[in-house]
Amino acid sequence: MEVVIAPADQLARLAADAVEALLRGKPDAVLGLATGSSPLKVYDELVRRHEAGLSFARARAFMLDEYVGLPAEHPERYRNVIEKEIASRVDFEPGAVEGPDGLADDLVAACAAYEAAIADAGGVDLQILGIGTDGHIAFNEPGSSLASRTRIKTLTRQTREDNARFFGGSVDDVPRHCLTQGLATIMSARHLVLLATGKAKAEAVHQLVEGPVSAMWPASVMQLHPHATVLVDDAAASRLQLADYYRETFEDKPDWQGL
Ligand SMILES: N[C@@H]1[C@@H](O)[C@H](O)[C@@H](COP(=O)(O)O)O[C@@H]1O
Repeated sequence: MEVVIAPADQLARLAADAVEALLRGKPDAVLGLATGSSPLKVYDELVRRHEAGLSFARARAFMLDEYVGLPAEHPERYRNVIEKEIASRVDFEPGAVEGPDGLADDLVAACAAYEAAIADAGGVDLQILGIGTDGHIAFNEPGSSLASRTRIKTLTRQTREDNARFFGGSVDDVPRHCLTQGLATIMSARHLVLLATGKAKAEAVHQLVEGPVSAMWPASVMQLHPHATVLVDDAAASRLQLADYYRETFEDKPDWQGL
């Protein structure tokens, strides 16, 4: 696992560098897109690079998760969020960005179909991730099986409170259920790039990087991934025991190495 501690704008550029390098070498790459505020600067940077010539026309993308039951036109439906934040701003082909169907009559079948679609696409090459204050990735709340696949989950009170800001501050308006890629689904991606900023994420980042691998801190499963990159600002890094070592390592990193 590589930990990079840097200001948020630099983190976004580093993540965008990894996406750009992937697309330049493999134009039909499969990206994994995350919602939440953490990746927004990365998406803005990718849009700038698209305007400078980077094409997504042959790429595909899979979203991490979706609320169950939000109406199709609801602005917080993750499908609509991803459309607004990135998909509509670059040149993905229609239908190239897919997400779990939180409006399906048969949610169990929708989850299985989503797993099959990711597998049929050859798997995700680069997965962008945020992290919840309780250590969740996608919507894999504490207690999630480390071997889980796409399924329905019940959101914790903490996550619904964290996300109430997107629903006019009303916890009651945040759906209780979601469909989410499982931890094993996420772990199948070939490169994981997680972004976290702000003090509220410091404990979750510490547990992710330095805690024991535990379903209580679901992101800690990333310690088992052969190619995981954790991009954090000073505040999110403030609980890291080996912060000085991560800083020195990044300062001494050879230019050719990439993330
Ligand atoms: N399902 C999403 C996660 O994918 C995201 O990582 C998390 C953190 O959000 P933020 O980046 O806004 O802090 O929020 C939601 O719960």
